[in-house]
Amino acid sequence: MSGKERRMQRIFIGPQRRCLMTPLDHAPWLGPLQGIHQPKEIVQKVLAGGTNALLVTPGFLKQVASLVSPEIGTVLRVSIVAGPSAEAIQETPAATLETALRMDVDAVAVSIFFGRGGESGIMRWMSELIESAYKYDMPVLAEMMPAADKFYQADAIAHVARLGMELGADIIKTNYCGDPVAFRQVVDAVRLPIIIAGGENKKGEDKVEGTINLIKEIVAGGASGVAIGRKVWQDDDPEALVRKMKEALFLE
Ligand SMILES: O=C[C@H](O)COP(=O)(O)O
Repeated sequence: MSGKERRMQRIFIGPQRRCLMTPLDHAPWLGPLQGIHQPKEIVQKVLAGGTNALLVTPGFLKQVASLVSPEIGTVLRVSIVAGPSAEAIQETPAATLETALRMDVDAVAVSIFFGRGGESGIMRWMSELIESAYKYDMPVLAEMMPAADKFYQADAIAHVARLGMELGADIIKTNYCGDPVAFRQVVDAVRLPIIIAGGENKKGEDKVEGTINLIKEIVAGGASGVAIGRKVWQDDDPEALVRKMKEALFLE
């Protein structure tokens, strides 16, 4: 089994090869909000709930490494959006592949936000990273986000996700279009494991029911997992919510 296969097996688990990922990488963008302000606390809670993979920055991982056992899939965000900077329309490289190897992570992640400008620069960084990662069997997760006015349109999601595949990524993280049948066009066009991004934690919605329904739908639509951050870490009981999400993701 290759190094890449071993790493992918930590991210996608069980006979269904699915992934319950908790992204805890929001602070560079949003600040140290309640829920992620204490890295160790939230990591303990989501791991206790049964999350099998974390998406974290290098500095965050340093803080929590002692809590993360070797079977947990660790995805390192190697570029970040700096919220306080008006120039930060795309991510800026923040860590090298050497750092990822030294930290013994299972994949590296880069995002591209289409429609904001600066796409060619970040695409160049992603391509260079894919080239280097290939030498070490390190999977690359490409977070491919459609332009804001097409954020949940199946054809726009299929286009950006396919672009990630064409660049050579191993895993795609993108949006769900809200309809499992329409989402099949994304899955059919990409043929890589697709992880669905969460989104804002809106006040007033029934988060537990909404999140569980989302998980059932994305499984029906052919996606391989979810990366739900704010809805989890802004919840009163992240551990319980993660436990319910895991049951739904691995139901069939
Ligand atoms: O990497 C960033 C996260 O995907 C954002 O997660 P969220 O939208 O569920 O908070």
